[in-house]
Amino acid sequence: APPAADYLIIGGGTAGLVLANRLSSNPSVTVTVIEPGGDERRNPNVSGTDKFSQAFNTPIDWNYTTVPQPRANNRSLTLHQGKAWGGTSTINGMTYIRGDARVFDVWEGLGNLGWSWKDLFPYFLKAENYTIPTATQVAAGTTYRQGNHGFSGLLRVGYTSALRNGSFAPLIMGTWEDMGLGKNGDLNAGDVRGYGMGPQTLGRADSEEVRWDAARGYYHPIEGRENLKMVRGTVRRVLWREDGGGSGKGRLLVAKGVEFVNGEGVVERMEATREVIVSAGGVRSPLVLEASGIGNPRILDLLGIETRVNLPGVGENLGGQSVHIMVLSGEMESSASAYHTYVTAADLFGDSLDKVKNATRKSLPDWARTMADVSKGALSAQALEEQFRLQYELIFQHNVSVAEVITVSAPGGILASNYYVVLPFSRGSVHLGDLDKIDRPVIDPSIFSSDFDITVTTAIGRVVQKFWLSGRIRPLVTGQLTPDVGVLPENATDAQWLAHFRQSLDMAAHPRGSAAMMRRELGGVVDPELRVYGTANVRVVDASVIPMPISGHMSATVYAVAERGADIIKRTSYGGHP
Ligand SMILES: Cc1cc2nc3c(=O)[nH]c(=O)nc-3n(C[C@H](O)[C@H](O)[C@H](O)COP(=O)(O)OP(=O)(O)OC[C@H]3O[C@@H](n4cnc5c(N)ncnc54)[C@H](O)[C@@H]3O)c2cc1C
Repeated sequence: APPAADYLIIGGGTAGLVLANRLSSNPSVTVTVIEPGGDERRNPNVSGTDKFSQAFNTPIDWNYTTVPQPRANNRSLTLHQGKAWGGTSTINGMTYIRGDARVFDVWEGLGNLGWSWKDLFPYFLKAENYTIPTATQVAAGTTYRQGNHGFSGLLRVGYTSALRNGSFAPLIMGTWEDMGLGKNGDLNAGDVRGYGMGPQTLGRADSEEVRWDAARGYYHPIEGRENLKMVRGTVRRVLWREDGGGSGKGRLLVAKGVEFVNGEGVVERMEATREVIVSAGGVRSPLVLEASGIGNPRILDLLGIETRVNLPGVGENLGGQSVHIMVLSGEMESSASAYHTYVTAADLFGDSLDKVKNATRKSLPDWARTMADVSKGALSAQALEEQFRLQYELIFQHNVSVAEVITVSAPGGILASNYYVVLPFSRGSVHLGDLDKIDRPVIDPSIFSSDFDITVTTAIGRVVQKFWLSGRIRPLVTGQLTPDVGVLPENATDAQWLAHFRQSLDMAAHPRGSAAMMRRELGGVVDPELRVYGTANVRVVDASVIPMPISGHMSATVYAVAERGADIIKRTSYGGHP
């Protein structure tokens, strides 16, 4: 008989390793994780806290490309995702910012009772092990409020020891203040507006400062547990019990295990006596479901896959977020960490706010129709409009932040701002293109498929330009490097901005929503217990269940969702958790 475990976890990434740790804490429960990547704790591109982006295009990066994006001059965009014990947490930017409380509250409005900010907050704290900033770090702009942090979790959060109170600190902070964006006393308190230095997922191990990825936090300390196994392999599909037909009304499919390709390229099987948990990330989890017969029958038919559960939301709802950058030269020392500034629509549009608000409200049905068409009918215009209305209320009634600027002063006199819309309306998709090419997802983020995203990106781009070229910091700026001033002069028109974006934008590395936790009729894939609709014992726990864009960075939420997911699974496990 094939080897078996109580819980099979597909993907040893950020969420997968939280689950592996928590579910195997009881020695009488067996857990096996199947992960294509390996142990990267000695890879300097992973452990180094100043090595962000060095792991790109190396073997630990899946390095996906999207389909050509019509609103980005038909360019195919790159999407980095981690392939290692720890998944994308081994290659990410390490920023730890949760987002606005209101945005999480909307999860409940989408049909997820018990998933408001209030419910998730204890899990943010449970995951976190916060290091209080030193006096030097405080002088450089770090601040926090005690009640918002956890101090005994497995994920170290803090600031780099390279942080100094240099010339950059008063200038960057003062320029934001002059622009009406005050200091945010704690970016993790549920209201992100203003600027603050972003904490990072880093800590000390053997007196060295290291990246605190999911493997370091949740797996290395317990890798010796006899009831926990890590197997190298790539899961192709979930296998169903013969009697689990799922045809009769109310009958649920029961998973009995998975089929995977092992490290040597040989197809193997493994049995699950309780549950199969899909944690392959925002790009790959929907693919595993599709290969297992769960998804949109029109897509499955084309792939020659028999539909077991008709669930057209699988792979849809993918967040369509773009990122933009402005780089200048200047005479400043390095800031060794980043300032994050969040702005609301009221900040961006001032006197024109009502105009933008009305135009947005009127456009919601159009965008919903366009994106329903893009999904080829998988999502209904009505379902999308309901989501969009909630998002509209967040932006225009609750004044939640809509955009973020990340300001850094890098070694060698490089000044830069990354900026993007945090609550874009664009939604795309990710699907299996070929049953034999499970490593080649068809990714279409549909960047800029709503005008709102373009309007806000232009407005935040102008804020960035004003910050560097007209602010208090200006005397230290010696030149504009990217984009060239010819491409983007100081008084650039909307058309010039748009041309620049189309030519230069990248896809944000935050795929989410592709197996959304929502009511089924809205295009949801999992219920509030993270169980895939139509199944008895298959869950999805990772970034793909996050139903709405968040006004923060993803990993804090992925850790919290996984911590909560582990508790839910223990409570509601198929066959009972001992
Ligand atoms: C370049 C970059 C920068 C980022 N910066 C930040 C940041 O600064 N702050 C922040 O909060 N967030 C950041 N993020 C986002 C954040 O890191 C991710 O959202 C989060 O780590 C996702 O966790 P996950 O568990 O959903 O997926 P992952 O961590 O990606 O885990 C999925 C795992 O599944 C494995 N897998 C895939 N397919 C299969 C299969 N078929 N079978 C078995 N296993 C499979 C993968 O190899 C991977 O290990 C960044 C992301 C990127 C790419």
